[in-house]
Formats: sequence, structure tokens, C-alpha cells
Amino acid sequence: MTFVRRPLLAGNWKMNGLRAALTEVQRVAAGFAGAPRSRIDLLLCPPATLLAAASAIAAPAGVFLGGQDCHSEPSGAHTGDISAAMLADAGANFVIIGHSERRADHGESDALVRAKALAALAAGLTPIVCVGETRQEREAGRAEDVVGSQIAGSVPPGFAPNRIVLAYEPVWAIGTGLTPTPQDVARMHGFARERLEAALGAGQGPGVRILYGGSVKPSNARELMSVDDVDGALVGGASLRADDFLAIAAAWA
Ligand SMILES: O=C[C@H](O)COP(=O)(O)O
Repeated sequence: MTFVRRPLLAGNWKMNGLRAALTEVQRVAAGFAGAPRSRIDLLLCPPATLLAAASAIAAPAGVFLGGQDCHSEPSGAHTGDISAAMLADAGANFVIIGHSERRADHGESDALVRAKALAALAAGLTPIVCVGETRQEREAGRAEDVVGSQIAGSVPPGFAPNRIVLAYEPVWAIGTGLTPTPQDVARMHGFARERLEAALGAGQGPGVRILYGGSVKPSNARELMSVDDVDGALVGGASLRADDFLAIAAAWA
């Protein structure tokens, strides 16, 4: 089977953004509406408090919206948490799951990440499952072991490859200005695709979009996005300003 993987550029605002930041959403939407949008999917993941307002602004321009996390249960007594259905109801199409900041700050295990991905799928959302090694793990030569085991434990089996997105984010590259070499990125993405094949079933690996994340910015986007098996980016800091985010989108122009 031949798969066409449409590039996906996702902006993760993390815990940043008050209502005043909706002007940036407006600028992204205006910039994207005038761009050759057929080349890529564009996604913004603002904090949940801004999701519905951001959706009202950006969805008409063809920009997708996403959450940054969801609970593994569909509803219930979980004070402070957000269900996948709530995200969908507020206009989300995607949800980031298992980001390294949640794995570290909230002790999220692979099993919990998989349960959250399943909850997202059940609500009709596309989970963006995040994996990546720490600096110590890379220096110990364990990067592939760690990423392979995160994929095996976090990616729910039995789904069509276009229902799931994987994000490879080396933890040491997040917010540091450091990036792996294009050769390292190619090696890890190729490896991740092999492991996805094992997780999802024979022939399915080539259908999954694999995003690279970690210090992507306008000046390095074109080089990183041209690497084999890189199907887009998950961008943190450089997604907060519309100009930077749109400049990264221009990597596919
Ligand atoms: O989710 C996004 C990543 O953690 C990358 O963040 P960054 O672009 O600020 O390095």
C-alpha cells in the first residue's frame, strides 16, 4: 500500500497565553488563509482556556486546533482534568499526549500515555504521541532503547496509521537551542518508523506521520524538515509568535 503523508506543523503553546494572545491566532489564521495551504496541515495547541475562542478564529481559515493533554477516562470525578470529549467539544481535532514535560512533571507512564491516546481516539481526536530520550540516556548510548520502548508502550495497537501521529522530541533539545544533526534525526525517525510498524502491524509504519520537536525555529526548519522520515514539526517557543510560526510553515513553500 502506498501512503501519502501530508506534512503537519503543530504549535504547542504550553502554559503560555492569555486572551490577549488570541491576536497571534488571528495573525496565524490570516497568514495561513493566504498561503498555499494545500501543502501542509497547520495546528495550534493553545492552553485549554483559549481553545474555543482560538477555534472560532482559526478553524474557518483551515487551521486545526488541539489540546495539550487529556484524561484517560471519558468523564467523572477528576477535579482539574479535561476529557478528550471536552477538547473536541471546544473545537480540537488533535491532542498532544505524553509530552516529556508531562511525563516528568506528572510522572506519566507509557501505560497511562497509551490509555490517554485511546481516550483521544474514542473521542474522535488524533493523538500526537510524544517520545524522546534525555541527555543522559543519549550519552549512555540508550536513545534507541528508550524511544523503542516508549513507542511499544505508548502507541495503541490496532489503529489505522492515519489516526495517530508520533512526535520524536529529544528532551535535551527542548527549549535549549540545541538540535540533533540531520543524520541523527534521520536515524531516529527511521528507527521510530520501524518500531511503529511493529506496534501497528505489518505495512502500517509508512502511513504514520512522525514529527520532529526540539528547538525548531525559522532558521533551522528547512534543513530539519527536509530530512527523510520527518513529516512535520512540533514547535514550542517559536509557535508563540505568529511571524515565527508562519516563517517555519514557509519551509514547505
Ligand atoms: O512541544 C514542543 C516541544 O517541547 C519543543 O519545544 P521548543 O520548540 O520550545 O524547543
